Amino acid sequence: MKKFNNLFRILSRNCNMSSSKCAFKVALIQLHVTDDKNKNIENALKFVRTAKENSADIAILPECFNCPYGTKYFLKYGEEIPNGETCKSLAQCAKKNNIYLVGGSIPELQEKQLYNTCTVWNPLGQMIAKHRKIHLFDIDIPGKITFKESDALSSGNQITIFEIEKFKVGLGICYDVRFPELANIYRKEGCIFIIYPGAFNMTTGPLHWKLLLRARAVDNQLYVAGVSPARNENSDYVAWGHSLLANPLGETEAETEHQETIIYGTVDLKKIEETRQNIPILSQRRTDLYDILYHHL
Ligand SMILES: NC(=O)CC(=O)C(=O)O
Repeated sequence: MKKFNNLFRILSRNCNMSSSKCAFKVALIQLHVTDDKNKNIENALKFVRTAKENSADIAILPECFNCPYGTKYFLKYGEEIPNGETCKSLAQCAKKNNIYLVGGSIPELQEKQLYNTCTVWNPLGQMIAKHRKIHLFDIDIPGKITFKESDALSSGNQITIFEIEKFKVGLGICYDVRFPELANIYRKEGCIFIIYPGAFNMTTGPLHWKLLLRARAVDNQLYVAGVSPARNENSDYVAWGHSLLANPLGETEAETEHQETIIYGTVDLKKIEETRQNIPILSQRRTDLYDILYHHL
């Protein structure tokens, strides 16, 4: 309840002042990813420039935007954060375009360990967040898809929140969206927006991608973005695409098909306030019951 009231305090303080924003334009950049790392980076930078030309405040890239998605690629494409070539390009790009840039994810190499990592850059070109995928994508649906990220990657062990003009934004990567507890923590910490760069596939994409993003939004009464690579039928792992922005009512604000493109949406803080006032589930939760039962299961 405290964090909930804090949001209202920040909203009424900031949104009533003409110099402060209470809505952010978000660009979801669905990129075609190839096996040419430099081309992937150049392509991403080009799309961020377009996002800025269209007045976006925040640009979001997909999971694994500089590297094909697959365990056999991660070591070859891995680089140190923030000293690797991809991060240097992202930093310059954020600064040059004066934009917040959520750098999708890249394979991060640190002391012989690999991680699937998202970096976030402010308009000064400074890295303000780094999220390592917490829940690794290990699944086996016989005859459809088997994937074991843990063959190559280590998992992150921290939640990640950054701020845009005093408003908190939480980060997850792809499979992280399947775990509602993480999103609940972000809401409890006062986030107004959760961003998931993600690459669902042709089996789980049509089943769960949209459902999960909208569910995280409606459960927590905040905005949720999922940003995917474009579908590339020539790659080993074919991404579903369908990047989308869900609003606090769980409606789809913006959604694309599977091709390379940018879509835009608005994170409107007043809509969060209105939703939370009209349907006050956040203050009606019976944590006294859930906490006891949960620990007995
Ligand atoms: N690729 C992922 O991390 C997750 C995914 O495709 C799924 O959960 O399905």
